[in-house]
Amino acid sequence: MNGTSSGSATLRAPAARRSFARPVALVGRSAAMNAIKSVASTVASRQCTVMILGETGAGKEMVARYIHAQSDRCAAPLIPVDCSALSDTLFESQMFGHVQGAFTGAVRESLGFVRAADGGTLFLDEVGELSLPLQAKLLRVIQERCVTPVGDTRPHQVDVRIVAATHRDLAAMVREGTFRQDLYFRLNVVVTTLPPLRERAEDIVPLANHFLQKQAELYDEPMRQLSAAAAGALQRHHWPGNVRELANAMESAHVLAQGECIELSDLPVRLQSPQPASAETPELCLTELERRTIAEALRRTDFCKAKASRMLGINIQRLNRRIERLNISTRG
Ligand SMILES: Nc1ncnc2c1ncn2[C@@H]1O[C@H](COP(=O)(O)OP(=O)(O)OP(=O)(O)O)[C@@H](O)[C@H]1O
Repeated sequence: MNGTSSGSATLRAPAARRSFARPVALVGRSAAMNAIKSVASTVASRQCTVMILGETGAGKEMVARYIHAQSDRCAAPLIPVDCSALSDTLFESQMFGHVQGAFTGAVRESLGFVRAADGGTLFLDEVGELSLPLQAKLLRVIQERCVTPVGDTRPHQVDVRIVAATHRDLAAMVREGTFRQDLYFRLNVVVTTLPPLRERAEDIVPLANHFLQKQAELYDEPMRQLSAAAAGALQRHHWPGNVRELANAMESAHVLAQGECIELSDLPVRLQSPQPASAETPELCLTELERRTIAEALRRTDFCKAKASRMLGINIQRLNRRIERLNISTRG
């Protein structure tokens, strides 16, 4: 995910308010995408919390940005918060900010995510990754809409819309006791589900063209068209990595294509032959794809994590967590 206001997991709030009103091109014409666009217009003038459910890479942050851009709040920022990067010890300062000198290293005042989003949208990504103690603290913010920066005595009232996202089954987590029920109900006000890309086939070619157009603009080159064979292969693929996998495939196809068209042979090899009906569950496929993609990015960058994280379009903390979770070797 690419946070435009501040970078998705950066822990620094923007110093000054700018105008963030920018159109967001949410590509897709499936029934699911139309339903999401209709939710965005329904909630545009309201403060209500929106929960976005969907697999990794399906476009949850993109939808959050679209909802924000359509809303009355679009002149204020959308502040993305990667909940999996929030730390138990620094939560207050990360979320509520601090005054200068509040603790060693607090050399200047920080707004924190919540106040940085005042008047706009606070996007809580990966909300299912929050530990139970942090869930309790977040619940208080949502209920009171009021924060007290570390080292300050005065509470600050804030006007934020909360949009949360997760790939997890929060209801199951509530049953297991790993997610607070009261927070679950607070977040689940308007719920919108983004189906995986393989379940909205009519979005695949428009999205592929959108990414090819972006590549063409980036390199100031003419846009390459998809050949019928290439378009057919895209339609048949299972897309375990969802829209992010498609974006990466179009980036490499644009670079590799020699002619005016993207041919079947320009696509990544795994897309070129029809896939056998998989006995694996999508979760297994997705994990394996993630492991291979990260291992390949590390290999191509001589195991430089900073370069690999840029190549993958994620921040280095997220890369580190995935390396640890997937037990990937970080040595050549
Ligand atoms: N409908 C869409 N139109 C245009 N671009 C899209 C769309 N959906 C997703 N994308 C692009 O695909 C990429 C992945 O999307 P995004 O980061 O929103 O997914 P995500 O579900 O939030 O991922 P994660 O679960 O890893 O946080 C981004 O580059 C995003 O811009």
